Amino acid sequence: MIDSDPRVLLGHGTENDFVVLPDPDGIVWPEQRLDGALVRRLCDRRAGLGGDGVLRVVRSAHVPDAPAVLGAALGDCEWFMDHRNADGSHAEMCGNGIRLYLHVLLTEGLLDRAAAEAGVLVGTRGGPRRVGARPDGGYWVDMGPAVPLGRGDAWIAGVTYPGLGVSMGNPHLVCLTDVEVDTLDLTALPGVDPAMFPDGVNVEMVNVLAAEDAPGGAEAHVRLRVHERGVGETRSCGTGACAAAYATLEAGGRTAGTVVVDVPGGRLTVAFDGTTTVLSGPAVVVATGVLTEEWLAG
Ligand SMILES: N[C@@H](CCC[C@H](N)C(=O)O)C(=O)O
Repeated sequence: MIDSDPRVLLGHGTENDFVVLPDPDGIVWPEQRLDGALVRRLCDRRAGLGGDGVLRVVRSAHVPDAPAVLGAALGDCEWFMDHRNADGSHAEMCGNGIRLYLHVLLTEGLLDRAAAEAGVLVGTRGGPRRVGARPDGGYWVDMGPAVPLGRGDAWIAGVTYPGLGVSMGNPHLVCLTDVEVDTLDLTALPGVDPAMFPDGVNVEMVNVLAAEDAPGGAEAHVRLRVHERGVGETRSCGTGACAAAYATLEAGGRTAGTVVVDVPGGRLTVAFDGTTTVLSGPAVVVATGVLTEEWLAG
C-alpha cells in the first residue's frame, strides 16, 4: 500500500525513454520500495509502462548515496537525478535523462523558468552536473570533461572493431568504423575486454559522416548506434554521444570543437572547449498518470 499518490510521467530525450517518478520529498519511492524488481516491472514494455530506465525526481536530502557522491557540492544540489537502467542497476550519469529531469522539474512546477534558464546544479551518482533550459526550447548540460581510458576492441559477428574507451562519468567504448552502422547487429552487447571495463560498458558504433563543414558550422558530423549497459540497444545515449564526439575529434588530433551527433531517435550536439563538454538536445514529456493499486499489487 502506498500512502501518497504514485504519480508517474513518461518522457524521452531523442527517444531514449524513461519512466519518471516525481518524489520530491522521498516519501513515495524510498529506496527499499523502488528496488530492482520494481524498476524492471516499470520498464517492461508489455507488462509495465516501458522505458530504457527510471528517473526518480527527488531532493538530494532524501538520497542516502548523495553525500558520498556529491561531497562538498551536496549543499549546492537541491535536486538529485536518481537514475536506474531498465535492468534495475544504477548508472553514474545519463545525458538524455538529465535534460528530461530538468524538463520535468519545470512541468511539475518544482522550478521556475528563470532559474532553469540560469542553469541548475543537479546531483548524480557521477557527481554534480549543471543543466539549463534554452529560451527557444531544448536543454544543455555541462557534462564535465571526457576522460580517455585507452584503446580497446569490440567484436561483432567475428569482426574486430578498434575503439577508444572514454569515461563520461560512466564507461564507454567508441568504435569509429567505415562499416555502415545501420547494418550491424547490436541486439547483444558486442564482445569487449572485461578487464578494461570491470563495471561493464556502453558500446557506441560510429560512422563519421563529415570531418569538417558539418551542419550548423560544426567541426564534425557523425551517426551513432549504441548498445547500453543495463538496457540493450537504445535509440539514443547522451553520454554516448559525448564519448563518440570526443573520439571523433581525438581521431583528427583535436580537443575542441562542436560535433553534430545523429542517433536513431534524433539529433544531439556536443561542444568541447578543451576543458569541458556541453551536450544539447530536446526533452519531451509524453504522458502523465497514476500507477494503479492493481498493478502495484501484482
Ligand atoms: N542513456 C543514457 C545513459 C544511461 C546509463 C547507461 N546505460 C550506463 O549504464 O552507463 C544517456 O543518455 O547518457
